[in-house]
Amino acid sequence: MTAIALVPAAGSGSRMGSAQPKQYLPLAGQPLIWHTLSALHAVPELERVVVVISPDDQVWDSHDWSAFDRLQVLRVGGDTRAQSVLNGLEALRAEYPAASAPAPAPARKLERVSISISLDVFPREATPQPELSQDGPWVLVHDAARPCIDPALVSGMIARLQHDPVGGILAVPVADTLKLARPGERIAHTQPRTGLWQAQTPQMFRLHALADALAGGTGADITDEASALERLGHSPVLVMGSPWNLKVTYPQDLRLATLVLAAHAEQQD
Ligand SMILES: Nc1ccn([C@@H]2O[C@H](COP(=O)(O)OP(=O)(O)OP(=O)(O)O)[C@@H](O)[C@H]2O)c(=O)n1
Ligand SMILES: C[C@](O)(CO)[C@H](O)COP(=O)(O)O
Repeated sequence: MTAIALVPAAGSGSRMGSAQPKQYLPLAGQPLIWHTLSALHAVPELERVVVVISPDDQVWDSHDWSAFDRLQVLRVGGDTRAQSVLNGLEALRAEYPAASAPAPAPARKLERVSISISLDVFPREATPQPELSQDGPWVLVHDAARPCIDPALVSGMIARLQHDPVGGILAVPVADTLKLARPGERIAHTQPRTGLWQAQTPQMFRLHALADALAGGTGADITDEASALERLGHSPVLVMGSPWNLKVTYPQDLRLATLVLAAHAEQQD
């Protein structure tokens, strides 16, 4: 079973408000992304760790990445996270050509309804979804901005999903009560939270299936890989993640990430 990690690292970190992109900010003595790459290199099932950086990235080459023996860097970052991921996938496709064209969507079966006139108006069952290509390696897309990922969680995810026809994501159930805000930062109402999960990364899908899904559009509605598969009607698996697998987004997240990395280090001692 071949699995490749794809690490989108071409963002500008605007919510962090730092002078340099947040993936290079110092964290526990290394650039933030160093910890992400280190964790992924501790996953034996990953054959390669491919980092997607901006074509204009001025920082990457100033660091020493020689400790990472499975690392490949692609300067194909795009204007959005989804576009950066798709650009990276397209580069990988050239190495892993699809064995077959994706199967066409099966014809919709319509149910005949007897009324004063008879029309084929309702599909008998949920529209069957187009087969997902099973070609190519599994790709685990993991945010550079999630440096505290536990390698054991990634190995467990691969074991859980490697025979799944769709793939899946790390996620955690929502634990807090959710409020919808109205203008003026006052509560409009409480959002029902039953069944709600917070998506994390890695998100694990077959190379061609994911590239085909993202090629369908990388607009603002596609904020993770799973949403592109959902758009096709698929239902990726939810694999339990960890609250420690935070995405470093705001300045205060750096302190929390420092504490989590220290806790991980204590566990290993
Ligand atoms: N055009 C982009 C935007 C984001 N990312 C990456 O996607 C991950 C998650 O995105 P986010 O946390 O939003 O990072 P930024 O886009 O840099 O942050 P912001 O939205 O605050 O600008 C990050 O590792 C980021 O580097 C990317 O590869 N290409
Ligand atoms: C992919 C992700 O980390 C899942 O929660 C999240 O959608 C990334 O969002 P961002 O705004 O691009 O950081």
